[in-house]
Amino acid sequence: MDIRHYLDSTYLKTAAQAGLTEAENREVVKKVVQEAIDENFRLVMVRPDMAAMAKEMIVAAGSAVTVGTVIDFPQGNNPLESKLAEAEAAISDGADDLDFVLDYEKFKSEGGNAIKKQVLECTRVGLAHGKIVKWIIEVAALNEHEIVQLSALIKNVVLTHFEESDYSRVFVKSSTGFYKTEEGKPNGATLPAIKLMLENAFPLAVKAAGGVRTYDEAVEMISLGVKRIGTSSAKAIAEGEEGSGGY
Ligand SMILES: O=C[C@H](O)COP(=O)(O)O
Repeated sequence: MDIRHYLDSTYLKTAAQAGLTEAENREVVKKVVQEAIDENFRLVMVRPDMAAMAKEMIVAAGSAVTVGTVIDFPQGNNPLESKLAEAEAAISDGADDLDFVLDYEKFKSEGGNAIKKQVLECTRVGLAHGKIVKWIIEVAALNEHEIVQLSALIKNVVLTHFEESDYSRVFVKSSTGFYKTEEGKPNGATLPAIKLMLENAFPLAVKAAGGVRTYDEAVEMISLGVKRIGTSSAKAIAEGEEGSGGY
């Protein structure tokens, strides 16, 4: 197994979050994209305003690396129309994967029926354009029951409305990596959460993202059935080292 084929190398910091100027942050993104090309990672994941540049670099290099971007990141609480508009823009910019943040707060306060439409409509747009669609459920904000419910809800929407050949193009993804938890609590993928997602989202795919730092952690998740690892430590993981979670 070549772990690089599972790695979505991720850089999602804004310039302000990175403590850089816009121009400096753009240079970091270029470095991350070039690294993904050199390492032949499965995908490079960047903010929407960097997706077109990433795609251009990859096409110019004749590389098979794909480009992903996040939609309604990191809170997922904008209206459906806004999610759809962001998705259309990302598609025009050449994104191959659309990682939508689900409105998990709405789900928590209003229940599953309140978010079914966004899952259906956004998934429909992505799949209609031949894209891969991922739903970030933000496991750190959910209890176990909610992780089970949301994984099953996304699965049921897909199984009810789309063809069997589409199932592998829809993922349930654990985390944005940006959720603020109490001191000491993990804000990303944990093994128990990933197991619940795998059990309840099948036959949809699962992406583990947020806090994955080592080769061993990544391999363990892949051996359980995870199809992608989203990480800002992709190079370290590929080299069998422990990453520090940043560039
Ligand atoms: O979607 C991916 C996450 O942002 C990656 O999280 P990380 O920075 O903790 O590796």
